[in-house]
Amino acid sequence: MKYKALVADIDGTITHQNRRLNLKAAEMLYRLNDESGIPVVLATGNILCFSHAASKLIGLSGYVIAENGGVVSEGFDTNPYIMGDIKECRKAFSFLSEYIPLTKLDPEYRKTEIALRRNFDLEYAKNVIKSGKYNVDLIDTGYAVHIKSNTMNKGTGLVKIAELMGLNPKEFVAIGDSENDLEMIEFAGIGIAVANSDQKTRSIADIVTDASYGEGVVEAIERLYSCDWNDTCL
Ligand SMILES: O=C(O)COP(=O)(O)O
Ligand SMILES: [Mg+2]
Repeated sequence: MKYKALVADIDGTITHQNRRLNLKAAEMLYRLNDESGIPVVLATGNILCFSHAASKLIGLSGYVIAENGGVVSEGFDTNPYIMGDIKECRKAFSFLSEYIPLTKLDPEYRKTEIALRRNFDLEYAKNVIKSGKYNVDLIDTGYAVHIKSNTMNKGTGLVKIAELMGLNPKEFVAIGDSENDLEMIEFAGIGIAVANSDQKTRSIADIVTDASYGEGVVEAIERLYSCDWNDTCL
């Protein structure tokens, strides 16, 4: 077996379009982790407690990359690794707020980055941020816009979690749907985009599934099983 673990994005990937968990994908991830000995990591822009709850409810082991790589956890009862620094994001947020009214999402729980409601002109905001020369990225997941440090992402989170699991990132299959998944898809041994993914994510992925959202995850995992977790027949 070339691939020994799987890292999956949450929103837009293992869900339906409206963020409801795709139960077929969840069942497949559970079996993969519990019966086939392929550990499953969840990677999301969402906060640590949400990610842990998702992992627990699917029946996984608590390996999560939260806040777009800012927070990495190797279990439910362990101290998380804080990989990012929120200070630069706060400065960028204050600067951007002078130009655009912004609504923060769950700020009381975020340790390393700032998530915003998607109710403003993103291209304009990106230009404003660029003019301020902050070391941050503004990224749109399709569900929220994030102000995050430009030195951390789900790819750097994958490098950390792979180290904690005694694996190489190239032994991972990564699956996602949007620009916050790009580095994770690149750093993994094989990167998969579900069919609903944005153009850039589709273009850097090794494989784009025929099916969208959670159905795409089911398709990808079935294809991997049929290749015995190698990429020879994909
Ligand atoms: O928190 C978001 O913006 C969406 O998160 P995702 O990384 O699970 O798609
Ligand atoms: Mg997503």
